[in-house]
Amino acid sequence: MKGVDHLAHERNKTEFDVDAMKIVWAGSRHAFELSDRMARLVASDPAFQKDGRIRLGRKELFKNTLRKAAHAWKRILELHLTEEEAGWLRNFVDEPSFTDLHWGMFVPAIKGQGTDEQQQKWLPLAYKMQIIGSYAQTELGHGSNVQGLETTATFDPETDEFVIHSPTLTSSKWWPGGLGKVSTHAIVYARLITNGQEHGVHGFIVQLRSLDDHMPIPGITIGDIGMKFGNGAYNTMDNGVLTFDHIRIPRNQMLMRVLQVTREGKCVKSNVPRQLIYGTMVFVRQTIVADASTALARAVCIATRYSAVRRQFGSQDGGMETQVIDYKTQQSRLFPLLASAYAFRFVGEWLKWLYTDVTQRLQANDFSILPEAHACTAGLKSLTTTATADAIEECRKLCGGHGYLCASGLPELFAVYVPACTYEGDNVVLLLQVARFLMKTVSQLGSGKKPVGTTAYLGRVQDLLQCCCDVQTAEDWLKPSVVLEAFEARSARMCVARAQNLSKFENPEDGFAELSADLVEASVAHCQLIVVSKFIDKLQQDIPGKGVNRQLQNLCYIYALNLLHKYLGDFLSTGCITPKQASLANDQLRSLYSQIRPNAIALVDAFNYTDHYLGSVLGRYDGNVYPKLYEEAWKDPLNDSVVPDGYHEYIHPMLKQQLRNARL
Ligand SMILES: CCCCCCCCCCCCCCCCCC(=O)SCCNC(=O)CCNC(=O)[C@H](O)C(C)(C)COP(=O)(O)OP(=O)(O)OC[C@H]1O[C@@H](n2cnc3c(N)ncnc32)[C@H](O)[C@@H]1OP(=O)(O)O
Ligand SMILES: Cc1cc2nc3c(=O)[nH]c(=O)nc-3n(C[C@H](O)[C@H](O)[C@H](O)COP(=O)(O)OP(=O)(O)OC[C@H]3O[C@@H](n4cnc5c(N)ncnc54)[C@H](O)[C@@H]3O)c2cc1C
Repeated sequence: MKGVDHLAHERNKTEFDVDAMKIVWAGSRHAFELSDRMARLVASDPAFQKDGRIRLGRKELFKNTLRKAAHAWKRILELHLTEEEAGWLRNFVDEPSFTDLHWGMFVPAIKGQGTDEQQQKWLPLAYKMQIIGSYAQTELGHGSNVQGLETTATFDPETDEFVIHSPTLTSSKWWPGGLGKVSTHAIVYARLITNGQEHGVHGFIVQLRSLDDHMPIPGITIGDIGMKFGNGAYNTMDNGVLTFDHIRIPRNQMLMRVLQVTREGKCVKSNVPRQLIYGTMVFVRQTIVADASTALARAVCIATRYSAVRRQFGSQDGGMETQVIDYKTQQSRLFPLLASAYAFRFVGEWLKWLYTDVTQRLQANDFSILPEAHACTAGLKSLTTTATADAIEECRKLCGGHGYLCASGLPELFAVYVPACTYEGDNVVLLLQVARFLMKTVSQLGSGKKPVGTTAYLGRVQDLLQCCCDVQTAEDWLKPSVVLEAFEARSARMCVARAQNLSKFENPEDGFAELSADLVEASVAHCQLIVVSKFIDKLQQDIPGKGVNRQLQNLCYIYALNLLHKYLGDFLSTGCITPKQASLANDQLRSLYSQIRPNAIALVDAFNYTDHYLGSVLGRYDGNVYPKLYEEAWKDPLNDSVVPDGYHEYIHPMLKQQLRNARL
């Protein structure tokens, strides 16, 4: 780093090997080296600079995004980057664009739901970007309720084609990213109708625009749905509206891995479960969990560095004021977020492993683990995105007034991030899916079916209903078994109580609807247990590097004990712990904050974010905040002239008028 390091005194306090922690954060030395190389490549390329993005009008902003995406593709080809490297490069360009949907959903949908033949035909085109795809599922009238989609795909046996049609206004496709202005093709989800019979919702590859002049195919109406929340932010994306007027596509453009439609229009089921049609969502939800830790780490990095730079109060003798990071209130708000970033990183790593395992099993026709994979991806997507969106806003507040400036990077980060709570499944709707899975698991306990995976603890439900926490000192809260048992007991007791309440209803669906708010709470408890247990698992691994494991332990207990404090009502009302034990947990939490404090800057340095990627004056690596903030203010177009435009029309006459009135 060039120049003076205003945070050097902080970095000198570090008690662990930061380089080793960088590898733990990245997941492996390979991942670290690769992401580091791509981050620097992007940061050093002027074509990828982000300054002033928030001040651009929509058209300029969008064109700028197209330029960056084209430049990124050029660099990917010139440097012969692998798929993995290209993914990192796009990530560090840090601008939502049609390529996210092309690589993140269109390609995976074909891979997951297409037959071998379909993959052979479409994937090479997509890989070379000779076609650009989006994922058109949501409609104006329905997003969460996928079975309620209205677009139809009716088989015409005479021509061997499907007729794709939007029968109502509410059936207009609405929201798909990349659709509005760019995509040439889309996976369109529609109700399959053959021989006058409905066969549920399926995916179809539909060409939307000419590959010669980009005009919509006749019968297709297509455009952008308009500005979204925040400046810059997600407005780089062309979320689109699309309607079909009897568009014809060949039969072999229905994705047929789950269900085949024959030449005669007969439906033939494969041995793959129907739920695989939802497979792309499972894949993306899993990537969203990993992305949550990245976004959260960005906000925390900014807030932590700035909290060490910022000083307020505390100087009685004319000396330095107190760094705001030294206030216990600041620590109690900031350090749990730092701990959450690490916690989500590790649960994201585990979820990726689970997803890979499920994919391999599916290939071997083992579908047994699919419900667990669905519940974990849905629940963890919901838990981590809700926590991250809230945390970004908390980081803004932690930075005081300056956090509200766009130069802090936090407003744009919040605006870009917050739709993650909605897309890929509304977070409450997803927790209800987890609740169904949990209630089913509890209801099967009596039948001798042993729960496995993340619900294995429910197999010990009798013990967990009776166990008493044996914490007697604050240090007892640093035992993994004690923390795990408290979280397991809380979750098990909440699940059983909800199941008992459900059983009082004659119609289980009525009961589920009536108790849904309580059920969601049980899902949250279960998902928090998963995160805590995966963090504890991580600590059992042999992690190299001086002091690294110690820091991770501190973060793990901060994550768990802060949750215990925040959800104390659950822990106390289910009788898992006593008020005295809760108070000891709090004592331990305060002590952990003190232990983390000297390492806080190094723990965010371990994220290895470049200043380009952070895009924040407050979060600069060198901590040189004030001169840069001052410099930044003068870049605002309002400061182009000393006297503003509009002075002569509006301010001057008003002042003159007041002057005249005063004279009267
Ligand atoms: C290398 C380069 C890579 C680059 C990568 C770059 C990464 C990019 C990342 C992408 C960027 C993100 C950009 C944003 C994109 C947003 C895209 C979208 O929003 S798109 C739009 C996203 N839209 C949404 O997310 C919509 C949300 N809605 C839904 O998902 C569903 O409609 C529903 C689940 C809520 C209900 O469905 P319904 O059919 O009414 O279901 P029932 O309740 O009746 O359950 C029936 C049975 O099915 C079961 N099951 C259910 N789901 C699944 C599953 N996935 N699986 C398995 N099973 C599942 C369920 O458990 C039950 O089982 P059982 O009890 O019978 O045993
Ligand atoms: C930025 C962004 C990008 C997107 N990109 C795409 C894309 O590329 N492709 C695509 O197909 N879609 C996309 N979407 C759409 C997205 O997937 C949907 O918005 C999402 O699935 C939520 O559905 P909805 O809008 O119908 O919400 P709704 O279901 O209408 O939710 C409204 C409210 O109702 C509640 N609710 C709904 N159902 C229930 C229930 N059963 N029980 C209790 N409460 C309920 C919800 O919790 C919420 O509070 C995108 C959305 C956004 C915001």
